Amino acid sequence: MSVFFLSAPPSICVSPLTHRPATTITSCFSVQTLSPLSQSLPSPPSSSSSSSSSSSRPPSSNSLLPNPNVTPISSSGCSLNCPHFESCSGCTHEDNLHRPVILGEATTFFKKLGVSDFTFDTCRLWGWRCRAKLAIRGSSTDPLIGLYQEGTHNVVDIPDCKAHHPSINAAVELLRKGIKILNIDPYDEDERTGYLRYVQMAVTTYNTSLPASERYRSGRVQVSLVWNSRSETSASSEKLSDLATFLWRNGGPNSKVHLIHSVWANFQTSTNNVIFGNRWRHLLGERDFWEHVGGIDVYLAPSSFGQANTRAFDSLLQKLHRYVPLGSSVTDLYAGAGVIGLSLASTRKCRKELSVRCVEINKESKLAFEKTIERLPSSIDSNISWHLADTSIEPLSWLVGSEVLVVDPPRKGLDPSLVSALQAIKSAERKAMTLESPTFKAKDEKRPWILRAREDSIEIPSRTTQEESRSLPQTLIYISCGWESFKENCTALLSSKAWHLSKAHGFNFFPGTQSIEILAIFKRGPGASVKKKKSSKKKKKKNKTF
Ligand SMILES: C[S@@+](CC[C@H](N)C(=O)[O-])C[C@H]1O[C@@H](n2cnc3c(N)ncnc32)[C@H](O)[C@@H]1O
Repeated sequence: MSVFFLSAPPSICVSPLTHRPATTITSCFSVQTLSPLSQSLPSPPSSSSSSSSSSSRPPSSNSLLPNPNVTPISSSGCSLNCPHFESCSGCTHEDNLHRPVILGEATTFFKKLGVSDFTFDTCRLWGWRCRAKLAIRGSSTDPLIGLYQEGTHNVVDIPDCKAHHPSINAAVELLRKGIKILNIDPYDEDERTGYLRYVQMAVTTYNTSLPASERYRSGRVQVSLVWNSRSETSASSEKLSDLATFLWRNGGPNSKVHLIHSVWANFQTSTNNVIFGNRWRHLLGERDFWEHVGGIDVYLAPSSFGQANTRAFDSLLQKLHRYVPLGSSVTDLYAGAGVIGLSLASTRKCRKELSVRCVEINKESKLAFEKTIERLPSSIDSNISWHLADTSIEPLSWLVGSEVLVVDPPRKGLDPSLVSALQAIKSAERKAMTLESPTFKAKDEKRPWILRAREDSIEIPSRTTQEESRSLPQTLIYISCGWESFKENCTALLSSKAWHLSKAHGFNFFPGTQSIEILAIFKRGPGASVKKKKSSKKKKKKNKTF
């Protein structure tokens, strides 16, 4: 089996100036999979598609705006052109992929809060999804591999999906072929019969044997087959093994195009909608899966959280680094495998006074954190730790001792208890400074959830002794994938006057959808605008008395 792609030159599109609110500079790159006409993969997009600037300033040198070497194309060149649009629930917008509908609202929202230089990076518009979970239904002769139709459990087959990395599309076709040839029955939800329920495909674009410019398009796929049985010892395991071998023989290192990185099995028999069961088995290929983001090598297990749009995430991390002062102590809440915290520890922030603490609720991320640590430069001399804990329980205990707080919650936003702790941070600071305050005395700790978190934590102490700090964060970096919850959290934080908004950036993490990723920087205190208002009120009062 060979996998072919039509070579497509990278297209660069620039949103017409007239349509832009006071915000944006956009850049986009196409990586499209087409029919099997040529064996070459699509041309490489640039490694960084990020650029930003305030509309009032001239574009910076890496801006793609009025660059004479770049041919601006109309926004119609930024269309999805996907035959599955409307039947598949993945994309909600066909046109203007570079400008999600929500962008106008976001710009106005931030402007009202005093941030008039909100920027937006469009990143890659097609072929951006490096991680996909797809349902498998239908029959062995006509398998359907794709997403559910909106509001139903009918699976829409999506070959050549425009959002998927080309290697995912190619791996899906290989899987389809295997299902047919080996007569593998997809799962039947009504009858609870059949074998193959879902597949997760994750692409690694980190192949250092290739020139950097070729790595993205030559990404290899970690395939996780979700199998309807309790374990690998069940009666159907031979079929599973045959399917894995088929994928490896036809997509592994000895095939024409080395497409498959590895094959895993996950065993799931539950009748609910949860995709994965608890049991994972590595079947073939490399066990370790590495990606390179935020300046570090990151290990990802198939069971742990991974960003779908790796390149856009990398752009976001590069921007985020700018807002962390050298030598800061950082707490990374909702940390997953600690990618954000560790990238801060390794790149430009690696001073010995620094400490990085990551807090995550999913135990599956622990291994990924440990592996990632192994590849950090040995020159790093920081206290680095990862804690298996629920942020919502006593959130203040995680804030003490850090100058910068990074939060990257799920779509539903921050836990209410964390919002409350951040709103009341000033009074908490006064308590923290009181030496006898029991809340912050580590050795007398009795609370079971804190003790449990300690047991499950990983601590890499610094080689130099450090003074214990009782400081509370002066900077809050909020990464959001849920616009509605972000607005709510942001409004709550600002209304407390404990924080003000200093900067905001948007990233096109999910082109074709309503979503945008936000990177917002909050600083302590009410901010200049509130102070100004107060002082002008005072002046008015004074004038009245005279
Ligand atoms: C959007 S992901 C971000 C992960 C990580 N920052 C990254 O980029 O790889 C949100 C993470 O928060 C974790 N999470 C959800 N609720 C949590 C809670 N109450 N306490 C700690 N972590 C939580 C999830 O397991 C998930 O890994």
